[in-house]
Amino acid sequence: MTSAIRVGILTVSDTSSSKPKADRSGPLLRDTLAAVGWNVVDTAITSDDPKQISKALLKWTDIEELDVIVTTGGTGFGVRDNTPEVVKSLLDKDAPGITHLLMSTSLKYTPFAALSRPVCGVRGKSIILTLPGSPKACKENIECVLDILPHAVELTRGGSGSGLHNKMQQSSEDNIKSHHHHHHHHPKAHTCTHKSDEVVRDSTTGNLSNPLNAPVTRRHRQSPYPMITVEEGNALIEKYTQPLETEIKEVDDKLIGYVIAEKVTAREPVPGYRASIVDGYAVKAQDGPGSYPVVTSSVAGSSDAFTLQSGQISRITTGGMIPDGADAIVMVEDTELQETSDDGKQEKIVKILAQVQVGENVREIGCDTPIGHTIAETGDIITSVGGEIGVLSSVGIRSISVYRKPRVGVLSTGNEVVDHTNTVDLRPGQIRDSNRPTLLAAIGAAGFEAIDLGIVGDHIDDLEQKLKLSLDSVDVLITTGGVSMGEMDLLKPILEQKMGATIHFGRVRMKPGKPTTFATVNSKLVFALPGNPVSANVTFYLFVMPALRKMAGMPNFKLPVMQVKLSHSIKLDARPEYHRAIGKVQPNQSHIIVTSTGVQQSSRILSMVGANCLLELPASSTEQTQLEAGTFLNGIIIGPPVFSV
Ligand SMILES: Nc1nc2c(c(=O)[nH]1)N[C@H]1C(S)=C(S)[C@@H](COP(=O)(O)OP(=O)(O)OC[C@H]3O[C@@H](n4cnc5c(N)ncnc54)[C@H](O)[C@@H]3O)O[C@H]1N2
Ligand code: MOO
Ligand SMILES: [Mg+2]
Repeated sequence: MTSAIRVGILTVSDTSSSKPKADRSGPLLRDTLAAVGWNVVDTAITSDDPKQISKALLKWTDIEELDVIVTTGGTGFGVRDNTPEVVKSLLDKDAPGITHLLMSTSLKYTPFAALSRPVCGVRGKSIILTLPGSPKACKENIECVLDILPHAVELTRGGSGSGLHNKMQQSSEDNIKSHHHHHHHHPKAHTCTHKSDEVVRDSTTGNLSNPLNAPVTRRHRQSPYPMITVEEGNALIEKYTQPLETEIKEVDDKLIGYVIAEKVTAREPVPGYRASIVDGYAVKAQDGPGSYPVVTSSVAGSSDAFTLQSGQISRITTGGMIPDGADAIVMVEDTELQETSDDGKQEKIVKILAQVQVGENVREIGCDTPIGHTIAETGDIITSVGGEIGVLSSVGIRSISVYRKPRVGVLSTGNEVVDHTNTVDLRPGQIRDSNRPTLLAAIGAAGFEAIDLGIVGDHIDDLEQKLKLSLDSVDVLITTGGVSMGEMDLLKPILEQKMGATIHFGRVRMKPGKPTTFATVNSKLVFALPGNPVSANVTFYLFVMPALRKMAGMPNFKLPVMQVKLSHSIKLDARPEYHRAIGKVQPNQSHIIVTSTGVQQSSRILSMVGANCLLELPASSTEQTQLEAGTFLNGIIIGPPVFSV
């Protein structure tokens, strides 16, 4: 227990509401609870009118979020006894055990206790108890729950419920400490903490998200999600992301972008026979210059075996098989024709003009790629430029084991979102879906399989159904929109409460992308990205891309970071910012020079146009509010550099 139990005491009585001095139970409860160190935040008296009772209770549960609310009165069999009914209608959870405890304790004193109808339970973060109206019964009842309530409060506050028993008495001291840690100016400081173990979770479900179907008046007014750093976020993603299984793929153009999952060695040597590098004459080098009979001709592709004797030469083309016995090739340019056949069509005697060395212009067997040579290792990527497909083809490897590439679904959410291909004019309040086409393109360009899941409105059932269906067909699900603080921001509660997802983080200290959410459902990854187009795009590169690369088997799955040089000064934001910039390679400049894409508002997609670099700007501080032109800083490379002359 980190802070004193905050309690409200409500006297429900037609009599007392018109004559407050008549209320003896309220003050008695207040004194009893204050005596054990509880913080009696408020007391009130209402009539037996259900509306009044409910209004008084809701203020304490939903607005002030008191830990415990004790009512006295209105629990009997009288026509005006409404307290149990009102309380019952407000509860999220029943606590029949506490009700039993109250009843069994009272029954020890008098069988008439049976005429009280107590109701106990939890609404939001508040535990509500209904005690009878009589001061004597109130005292007996409250004393019997004094020991157990602190545990209950710790649990409703999201704690583990352990190790608290004796802490209650020092609670006011702890209270000071805990208020020091948090935003002490805020009355509900305990809901916006930074360390995950301090966060208020629903005591039975462990959820942080707003309860679904609850009215807007009951949503969180501070995000319950701890604000983590980008590094912490990526560490969590990394932890839950593993390379996918391997599969056998044929060696062809579709292999590009796959990561090899085995050690590959050359099945065949290249070349597989002794081949000539030039067009000319195969000779024995030691024969030297002079006139020789042309005894055979070897054009590339012919495979006739022949053994050259000293004093003979053999005509040969580039790539032709060199006769046994020959050990060098003389280029045709270094020869003269001396004698033809009778019909003049064949070379008979050719004069060798040049002295060649043994081995000259000869490609020995396996001189390019020896048999058994390691041509690829696990983790090597089949690039479009690197020759991997060529070398595999050359040594006769027809198929190899690779990591499967992730299937990535992209779903837009939002009632206002309209497909960009829709030809109907937008109504006021509507916007075109730019997130989905952008992300599908980025996924495809990175070589992964992108699946268009369309648009879904902000409706609980539609979202649930669409998310469930989508997860069946993808490895990674990307949604955009609906993750911040609005009443239509349903992704987090649906993931937690309908999908059985674990939300690993729901808020990141960064601009753009603060409400970025990462969850897993079984082994599938869900990235619920913010709806703002720039936020969705930037967080895709920062969080999703490395995960996709890791799943695809890439050992270096993080995006490259380079030192870049600012061409102008930049103002720093309160949050660490990922500033979109265009990096250029200029002649006579040893560094990539970066220029901002302009206004960095999260809605301004123009700030992504041409961007190939995300500048890692630190948060502004009193010492540093801007970076000057010429400053070197880290840039995350998201696209190829621009070459300028
Ligand atoms: N009270 C607070 N409000 C907001 C906070 C906050 O902390 N407290 N965070 C802001 C930040 S930062 C961001 S980022 C956004 C994130 O919003 P959501 O993820 O909840 O997204 P939506 O509310 O659904 O939409 C936001 C914005 O983006 C437009 N949008 C949505 N989908 C698309 C799409 N597919 N293509 C183009 N544009 C889209 C949407 O119309 C909204 O304008 O929340 C801030 N609010
Ligand atoms: O973090 Mo939000 O992405 O600034 O707009
Ligand atoms: Mg929103």
